[in-house]
Amino acid sequence: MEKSIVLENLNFGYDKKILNNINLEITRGEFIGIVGPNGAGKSTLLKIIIGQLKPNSGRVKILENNGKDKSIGYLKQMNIEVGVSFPITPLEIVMLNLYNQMGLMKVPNKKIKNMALNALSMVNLQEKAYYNYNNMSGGEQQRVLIAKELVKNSNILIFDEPTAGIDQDSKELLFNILDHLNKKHNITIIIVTHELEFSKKYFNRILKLENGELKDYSEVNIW
Ligand SMILES: Nc1ncnc2c1ncn2[C@@H]1O[C@H](COP(=O)(O)OP(=O)(O)OP(=O)(O)O)[C@@H](O)[C@H]1O
Repeated sequence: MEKSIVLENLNFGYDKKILNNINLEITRGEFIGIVGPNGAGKSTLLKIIIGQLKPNSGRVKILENNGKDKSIGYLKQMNIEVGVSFPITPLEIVMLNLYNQMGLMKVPNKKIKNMALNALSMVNLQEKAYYNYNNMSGGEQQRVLIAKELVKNSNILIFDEPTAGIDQDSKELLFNILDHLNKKHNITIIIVTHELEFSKKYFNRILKLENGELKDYSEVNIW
């Protein structure tokens, strides 16, 4: 089995210790749910995996590249709350991310646009490509932000509570899209969630972070 992410003896603390000797191997194409009490360090762990925070000791290895860009698609907590103060369309949001990554003048506009439209179609939003993002529902906004990550051709997606604040139908749609991306495109997905009852059927593996330790929670939880 091809490894995707390996965490080795990770330790991290702000003023007090948060992660205590975490070891984890994630296989390519896994769909992982991470649960745990408030303040356990779930967001901190994700930030260490994406390289936003450096561990005090230990290593993070990202092994997937496969000719693709090595970037990880990451959605931080509470994106929906962060409004945009000017009118912008989903297409522009996704295109801007591509320009950011590829450099403004290097790629023809038409190609960028097609790549962005393709990413929006992967989250069922091709018909709303020209809407005003600010007038879209929380669930739709969340899907735009996922398209923004998908367009970078990442084969790892890491989302911190992506269903917080969106209605039940949007949650189902969001998870069905993620399920499709996981199964059909073999994208490795890690999701932090407080909504395990709803989401557990999608995960291959559930991990619980508590008291600095990360433990397999799949069996305990499912029955
Ligand atoms: N930048 C920071 N500086 C100092 N302490 C921090 C910082 N960020 C988080 N913490 C603390 O570290 C602990 C873990 O925070 P983290 O956000 O990782 O937890 P979490 O499990 O994601 O919580 P929640 O489920 O509430 O989102 C908390 O006690 C938090 O207050």
